[in-house]
Amino acid sequence: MEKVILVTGANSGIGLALCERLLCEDSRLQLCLACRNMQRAEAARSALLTSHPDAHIDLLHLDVGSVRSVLHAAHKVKARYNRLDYLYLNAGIMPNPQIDIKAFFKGLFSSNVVKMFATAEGLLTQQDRVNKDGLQEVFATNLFGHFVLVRELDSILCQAGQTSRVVWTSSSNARRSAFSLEDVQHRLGTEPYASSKYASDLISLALNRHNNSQGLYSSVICPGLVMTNLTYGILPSFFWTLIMPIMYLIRIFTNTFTLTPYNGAGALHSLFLKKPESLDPRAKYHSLTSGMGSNYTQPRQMDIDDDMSEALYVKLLEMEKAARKRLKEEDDNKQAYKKYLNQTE
Ligand SMILES: NC(=O)C1=CN([C@@H]2O[C@H](COP(=O)(O)OP(=O)(O)OC[C@H]3O[C@@H](n4cnc5c(N)ncnc54)[C@H](OP(=O)(O)O)[C@@H]3O)[C@@H](O)[C@H]2O)C=CC1
Ligand SMILES: CC(C)=CCC[C@@H](C)[C@H]1CC[C@H]2C3=C(CC[C@]12C)[C@@]1(C)CCC(=O)C[C@@H]1CC3
Repeated sequence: MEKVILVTGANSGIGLALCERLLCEDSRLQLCLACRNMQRAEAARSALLTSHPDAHIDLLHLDVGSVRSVLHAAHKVKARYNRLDYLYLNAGIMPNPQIDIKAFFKGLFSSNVVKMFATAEGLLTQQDRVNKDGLQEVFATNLFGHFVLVRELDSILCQAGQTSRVVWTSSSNARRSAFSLEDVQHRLGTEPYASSKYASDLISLALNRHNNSQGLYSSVICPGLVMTNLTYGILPSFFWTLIMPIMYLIRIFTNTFTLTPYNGAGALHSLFLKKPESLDPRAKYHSLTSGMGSNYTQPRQMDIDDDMSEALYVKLLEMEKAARKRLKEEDDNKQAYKKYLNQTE
């Protein structure tokens, strides 16, 4: 049977470019585009079918920021497929981003300028909000929903005699100092994005510790700075167009300016081709692009440790348990109310 690959956030940007690259690699793959907006998902499927008319592309409704939707989607996946070879955890948000202009100009004339362009450290803040599950939206979308998805799909990910892969789209913006075990959702800070991406780095390490023996391998990638809906939300598109020549110039000094979704998906694609046993669980695989435009992948060690990753893993398990309990209570109450209505009719 052909490999089954599920990609979250597959309807645009890096996720869609990954699907295109995977189909160029092997058009017989069974691709499942897991998206929250089915209209955009349909459009993505049509675009992929234009270049790969015989491709097997399914759609799956998944709002990764909602635990109920994650459980429902996982149920459907298990009913549809009896194996899952690759699970790309790519959906992500950065709501209400704000650039610190003063810090930008200060950084421009400091020795840290290359690092600033590569990681956006000290430049970027976001305004988060609480979602329907009572969780911080950035944490819920970028990390927790994906964590629950992996856990819920473990019966088809961890099968005897075969290996499966989970790949997180992290970021160079992930930073230890933006994350706290006392505030894993980043309720109190202004860098929920950096915190959620650092948390995904930690969780990938924990998943390897807990699941390698069952044949499940987790990896983390960084796509570099890519022009997508996410980056167009940071600055208006006319501004990006205006500074595009400068961006190509900066690329000579920092190979992290991958710019196109195709180049950004390079590391995701290269992990598809690598043997799981050859992967370094402590490395982040970076999509890079040289000044001349050539696209390559390079592993770089992450600033993570086992104790912290285990502590976060345990916290997420507790949060998952609480979320499941709350949903069960909601369902029970709905059932009881229905029964009451039937009795009073
Ligand atoms: N662009 C960049 O420079 C970088 C991006 N990244 C990461 O790459 C990943 C892909 O982002 P990118 O391609 O840039 O941006 P896009 O905004 O183009 O893609 C994000 C995708 O995630 C989906 N998504 C968002 N929220 C949810 C949700 N609740 N449920 C399901 N899907 C959801 C979006 O769907 P919809 O269309 O419905 O919004 C979209 O398909 C993200 O994780 C991002 O953090 C990391 C480093 C740099
Ligand atoms: C002249 C010029 C290029 C100005 C742009 C300044 C900033 C808007 C960018 C500099 C570094 C960028 C960056 C990101 C967003 C845009 C910048 C802050 C990300 C945070 C986008 C999402 C990520 O996951 C990582 C990126 C790191 C670099």
